Amino acid sequence: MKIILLGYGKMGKIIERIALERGHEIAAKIDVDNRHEFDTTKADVAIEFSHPDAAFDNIRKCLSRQLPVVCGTTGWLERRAEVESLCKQQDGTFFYASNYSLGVNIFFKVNEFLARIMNGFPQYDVRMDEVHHTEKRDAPSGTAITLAEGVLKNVERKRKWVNKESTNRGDLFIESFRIDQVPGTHVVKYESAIDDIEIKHIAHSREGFALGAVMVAEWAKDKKGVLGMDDFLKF
Ligand SMILES: NC(=O)C1=CN([C@@H]2O[C@H](COP(=O)(O)OP(=O)(O)OC[C@H]3O[C@@H](n4cnc5c(N)ncnc54)[C@H](OP(=O)(O)O)[C@@H]3O)[C@@H](O)[C@H]2O)C=CC1
Ligand SMILES: O=C(O)C1=N[C@H](C(=O)O)C[C@H](O)C1
Repeated sequence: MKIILLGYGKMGKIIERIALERGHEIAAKIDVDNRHEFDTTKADVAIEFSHPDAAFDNIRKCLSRQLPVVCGTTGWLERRAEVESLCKQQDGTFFYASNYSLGVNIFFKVNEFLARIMNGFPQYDVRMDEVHHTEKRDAPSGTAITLAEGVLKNVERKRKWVNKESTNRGDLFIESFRIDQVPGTHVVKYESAIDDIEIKHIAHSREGFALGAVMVAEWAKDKKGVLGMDDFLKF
């Protein structure tokens, strides 16, 4: 499979290594300096891990040229609906996940299961922490937003997520910490006067994100439509 890498930073470089190890070819590496040069005719799929301000344009270009695109960039989702309708109009392929690691996707399911139980126990308040490296551009993380959506869908006493402390009991507080070199840690905490229940995922490196993105690209390049991890993992 021939891959265009859109974004050649921390993730792009690990994706390149894993893709080569799995027998794929890198057709182009597009970064901020050569962003106007990418030739979509030479590839089977694009893997997009760039910048919140760049993702929409990159995806739009791929869709308009019938190149399937697997996107991991976070912090641009206010334009997600636009991308999804473009994908449908063009009969294209758009795959998005806030987190491509298998472990996090298992964690998403555990989070929803726990949230369904905790809906019945209002003595517990729920809050979340996410910790990432200091170069991260967006807060809260895309993964934290997906976790928050899993809580909000199931815990009726919570209405919306917020990224700063709030006294409104309907707010689900996501606290963001930025600490040098941390690949990504997420915690969902239920706290009562008597005890606390916490679930936590710690990424030890970026390997899981990158491997997941390459495996998804292998799968998605021959599919059509708006796709996500539930389509890929089927659990
Ligand atoms: N879904 C998931 O599983 C994961 C998602 N991510 C997300 O992926 C994104 C990238 O992360 P990461 O690799 O760590 O970030 P980096 O900052 O290390 O790399 C991003 C790269 O994209 C480049 N870039 C900027 N603008 C463009 C453009 N228009 N076209 C192509 N490339 C461009 C940047 O160049 P320059 O530095 O010159 O600006 C930089 O080299 C982030 O949004 C992050 O949150 C990260 C890990 C996992
Ligand atoms: O920027 C990162 O590094 C990461 N971003 C994703 C997110 O915002 O959730 C995934 C992972 O946590 C690493």
